[in-house]
Amino acid sequence: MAKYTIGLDYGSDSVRSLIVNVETGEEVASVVFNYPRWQKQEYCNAHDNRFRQHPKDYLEGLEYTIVEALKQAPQGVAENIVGISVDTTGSTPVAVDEKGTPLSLTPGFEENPNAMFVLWKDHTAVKEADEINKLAKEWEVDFTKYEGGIYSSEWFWAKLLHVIREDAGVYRAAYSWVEHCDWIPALLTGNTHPKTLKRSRCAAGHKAMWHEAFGGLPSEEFLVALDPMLAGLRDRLYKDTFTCDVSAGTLTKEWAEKLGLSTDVVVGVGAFDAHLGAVGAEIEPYYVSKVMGTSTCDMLITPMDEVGSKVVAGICGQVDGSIVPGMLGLEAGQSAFGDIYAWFKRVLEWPLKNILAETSLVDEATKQKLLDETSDKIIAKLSEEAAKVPISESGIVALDWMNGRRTPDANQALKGAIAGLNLGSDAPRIFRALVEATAFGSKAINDRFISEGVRIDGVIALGGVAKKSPLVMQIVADVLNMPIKVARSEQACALGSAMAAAVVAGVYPSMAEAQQKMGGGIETEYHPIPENVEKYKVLYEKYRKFGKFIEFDFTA
Ligand SMILES: Nc1ncnc2c1ncn2[C@@H]1O[C@H](COP(=O)(O)OP(=O)(O)O)[C@@H](O)[C@H]1O
Ligand SMILES: O=C(CO)[C@@H](O)[C@@H](O)COP(=O)(O)O
Repeated sequence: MAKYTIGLDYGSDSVRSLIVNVETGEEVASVVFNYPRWQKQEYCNAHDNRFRQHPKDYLEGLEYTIVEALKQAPQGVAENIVGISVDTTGSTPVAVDEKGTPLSLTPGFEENPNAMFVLWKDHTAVKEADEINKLAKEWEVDFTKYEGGIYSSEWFWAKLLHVIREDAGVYRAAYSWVEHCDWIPALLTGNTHPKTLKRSRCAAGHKAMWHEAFGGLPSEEFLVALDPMLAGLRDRLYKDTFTCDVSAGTLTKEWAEKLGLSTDVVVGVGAFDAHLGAVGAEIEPYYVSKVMGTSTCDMLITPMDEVGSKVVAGICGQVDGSIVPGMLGLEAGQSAFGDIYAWFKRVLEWPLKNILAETSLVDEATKQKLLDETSDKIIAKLSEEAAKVPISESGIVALDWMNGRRTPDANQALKGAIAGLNLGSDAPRIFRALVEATAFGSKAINDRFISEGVRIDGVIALGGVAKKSPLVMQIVADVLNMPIKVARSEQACALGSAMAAAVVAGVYPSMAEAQQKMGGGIETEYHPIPENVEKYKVLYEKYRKFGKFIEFDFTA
């Protein structure tokens, strides 16, 4: 019988397990689990940009999705699973005790958000990121230089420093800190001790200022100068990091029994969702793999010697082997993309949730149906109507910084804005301007790569928005003035993990071969429309001008 691997993909809202035939790439089963506590936004406060996730959400999802996917799969598949690899969002770190257990799973910390995973989009650490940037520029070595030269509040050190300053209990109890993508493989293989568990090169290099040239993490002196509270922590973290083609070990007896798998199953070192998504979408050198969902991650690979020691300013980093082992991985992205459409939808839903929800004109069941149906259709209907609005007709220009700006040049304190409104600015016109703003944010990233000397030959898109929205995709193609291929797989991140698992389990010698055998190819391609390209060149200049005003001249 054929061999199979499992790709376990932890997204922002849900986790999915995908079982893939390693010879044909056939996806034989997949199950999704929405995080229950997160769905209720427990431990979060959007107003303060605080987004925390409970490890129980991850654990319940791990067991449920694998067990259910194995039930769905044809008979005999479970016995022939040879590997599991894991991708997660990031930087999503958690404080752990000496055994590597997240503090929120230990007595006294169960309900403490500071003892939970600090989700990538949590921006509570803006002040700490500023301090890191200031010190880095004064220090003899700029430890931020391989992370675009600007450290972000979305990343490891800023987050942990913020939490330990805020919470003395967590500070005292935290032996070390672990990324979500490192904790799951550690747990499955039983190697959870913070000093021995295998750490992902991808997470360490892009988010924790780890680089071979620095001998690992930033120096103890730098960290202590940042805050004496960090003294000693470096020694309780790690020196070595590993790419996703390396084994983290095999399943423990306990997990093998829980999941219904053998203890021979090899577990791969983890990586971030976007990075393995790029692998699943069959990333190739000089093609931007654009993961378009809640946020965007724009991933590029180049041969190691091509960019060499040159540093690319203003991106989320350049790391040896962070996407495809053996190649230089470059990452950029937008902190909100589909999340901006989701925000506008929530604004429009307000009267539904606050007026219609209280009406006695219809019975409860009908009311709920009306609410659900309207809510489900808002973005699709807006898209339909927005597609009819001619480019530039509305005069509205928007900025895509509703969740800050990840790149180019991280500044998470920035906010979104909409200009050019008049009394005729209706919902579809505003929506179209928001879509254009997200496309302009993408262009700013492409332009930065190009101006920094990184070649771009094309774009491969994946993620929910790439699949669901021809309107967004056409506008992005027009604004970038580049064709965009959309990857066929519905679950590119999980597929990328399944490919990595096939390499880790020894089925293929390299990621390139796993991609070739297991890849799903391209589903569709969007081509720029020359007439639109010209109009968008003019609008993009307005976006840039408006951006400069909001960034430098406007104070709320
Ligand atoms: N028809 C649509 N057009 C454009 N965007 C959409 C549409 N439907 C959903 N979205 C957006 O897709 C995003 C979710 O993308 P997805 O890739 O599924 O999730 P994630 O980023 O969490 O992995 C949401 O932010 C939502 O606003
Ligand atoms: O920032 C990264 C990876 O570096 C992502 O994990 C983060 O943007 C989350 O991605 P999603 O939008 O949830 O797919």
